[in-house]
Amino acid sequence: MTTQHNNYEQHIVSFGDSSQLLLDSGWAMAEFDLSGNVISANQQFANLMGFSHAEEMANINHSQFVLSHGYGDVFWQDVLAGNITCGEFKRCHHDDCVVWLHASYSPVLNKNNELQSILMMAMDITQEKLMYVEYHARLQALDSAQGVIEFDKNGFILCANDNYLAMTGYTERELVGRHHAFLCAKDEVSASGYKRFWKALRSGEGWKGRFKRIRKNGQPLWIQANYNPIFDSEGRLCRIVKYAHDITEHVANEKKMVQQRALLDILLDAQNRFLHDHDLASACDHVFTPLLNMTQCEFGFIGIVQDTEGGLSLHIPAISNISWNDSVTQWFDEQMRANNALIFHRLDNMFGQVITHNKIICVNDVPAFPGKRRFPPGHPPLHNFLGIPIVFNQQPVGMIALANRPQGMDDDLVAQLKPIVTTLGTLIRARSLEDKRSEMEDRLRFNATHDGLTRLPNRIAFFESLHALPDLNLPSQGMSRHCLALVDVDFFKRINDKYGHLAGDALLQELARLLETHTRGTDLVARLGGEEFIVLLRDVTTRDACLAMERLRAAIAAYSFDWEAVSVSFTVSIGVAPWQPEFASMDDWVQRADTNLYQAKSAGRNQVCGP
Ligand SMILES: Nc1nc2c(ncn2[C@@H]2O[C@H](COP(=O)(O)OP(=O)(O)OP(=O)(O)O)[C@@H](O)[C@H]2O)c(=O)[nH]1
Repeated sequence: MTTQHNNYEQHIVSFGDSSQLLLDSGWAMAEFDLSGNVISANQQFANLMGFSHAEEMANINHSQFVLSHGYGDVFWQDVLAGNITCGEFKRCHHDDCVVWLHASYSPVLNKNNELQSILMMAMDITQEKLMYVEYHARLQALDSAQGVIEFDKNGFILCANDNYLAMTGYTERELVGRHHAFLCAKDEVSASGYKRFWKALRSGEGWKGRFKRIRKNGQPLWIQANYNPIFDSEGRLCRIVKYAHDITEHVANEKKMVQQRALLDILLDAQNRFLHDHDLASACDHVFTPLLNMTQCEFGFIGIVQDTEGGLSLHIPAISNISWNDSVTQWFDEQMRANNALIFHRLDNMFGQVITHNKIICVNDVPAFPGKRRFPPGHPPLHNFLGIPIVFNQQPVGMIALANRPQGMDDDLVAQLKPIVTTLGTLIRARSLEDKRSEMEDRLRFNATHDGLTRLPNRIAFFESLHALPDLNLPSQGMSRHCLALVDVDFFKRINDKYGHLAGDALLQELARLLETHTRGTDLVARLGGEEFIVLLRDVTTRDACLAMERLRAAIAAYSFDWEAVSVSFTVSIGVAPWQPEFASMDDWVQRADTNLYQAKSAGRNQVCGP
């Protein structure tokens, strides 16, 4: 550093005393003659321009340091005209690279006030300049890729770039002077968060995030934005620059994905429930609440078409809360008690058309819809309605009804609900097939275990029940309280012969009903074959069993039925046998009852014989 000072001191004489002050300033300095040749330079300037020693710079013309010679001439003319020229200059380094100088060129006058030389004082600003250029390039890149809008510190719009205008659909004239709130949804502006947001910005805090704005056409605009406070040279907030990126499509896709995932969960849950308990109503009920939430509808139901003799009706296993007054609540409770569902018998209204016409009904102005019937008193007003038929093999098997969606009903919603409609169609169809299959299975099982004529359990079913008695192998703990009674029609052959086989059949049916009527619900009555019936009397003493059978016998003897205008009466003989621990099998038990029956027959019939 001393060397620099010394070098400079050699030439300072010609600058005059005032130049002395600049010695320690750290500035690069050079003095040029009026032709632009270096008279002298300090070491800082030599370093700056890529020379090892300041002396090497002597007589180098200023134009050598200038990249554009044309510009250099004009510039030098200006300097020679005696003007102090200040500014940022792009200069050429000894190695041909660029050096940026913040410099001033000042005329040095002699004692006669004539221009003697030019003194240049310069500072290296190459780093700052390159950073600025890069920063500027970045800003420009940002500006061309993003929407940029500037606000004053109170939130009033100062300007907006083309991207921002394209995003919002406004012209710059429509925006400038408006407050930021102009671009926001009303509910956001009135929320306390909005005030906090501006308070933070005004206090110089930056703010970034995802924001919902409203386009000129009223459609939502989602932006990812950075609000950057800009300060003046004295550190005061002067404006806020916002960089925004339109992410509306991304948000919509995100929303769709979330909805689809939610929908998938609903469907899987409904399917699982249905597969688990085959309960269609419960599956519909589980679909319904999330469906209502997902669509943001106020009311709705899922209905299943029932084709009965009275015509088509809608069974509603799932419906939104309809307790809008006491009488409706009472009606609803009564319906649920009676049918376990609401049933709409009349399908001549707006809902019904979905089924009767097998078409989607989408109404965004319900009061003006011609097909609507008057709603029951107290029914909340419906603004919009969407009814989608649930179809299987092109036939309506049910419907989804939704009403009062704040944003209205549209095709997008219909498309969104398609998977749910298809799944419910499959479930309803599966339920109906399952109903038919299990009905058939029940019928087959019944036929295999019941007597076709009397519809009483048959021999096989009866013996299965006997073997299933829980305490069979523990006779001392209660089996003695079970009794068997064999009931056989007396002279049945004669009845057949006298009135015909069909009359005999009718008698057997009458007897079956009498046996059921005169035994307890816990007893088991079966037809063993021919005119022979058997009763298992559970938890009864032998005496009580005999008394019960005696009452039965007497009731039968007193009974008659009409067959082709003739009154037919008949009697039975009954053999009663309690369980005995010595019985090796159920057959032994039945055999003992048979023996007692034989005794009743032998003793004259129409009587009960016990042990
Ligand atoms: N109508 C009708 N007759 C049946 C049925 N099964 C068996 N029979 C008849 O029942 C009669 C039984 O006759 P029997 O075994 O001689 O007994 P019964 O005439 O009742 O005489 P007892 O038992 O000794 O009092 C036969 O004529 C069978 O054909 C049936 O399902 N329907």
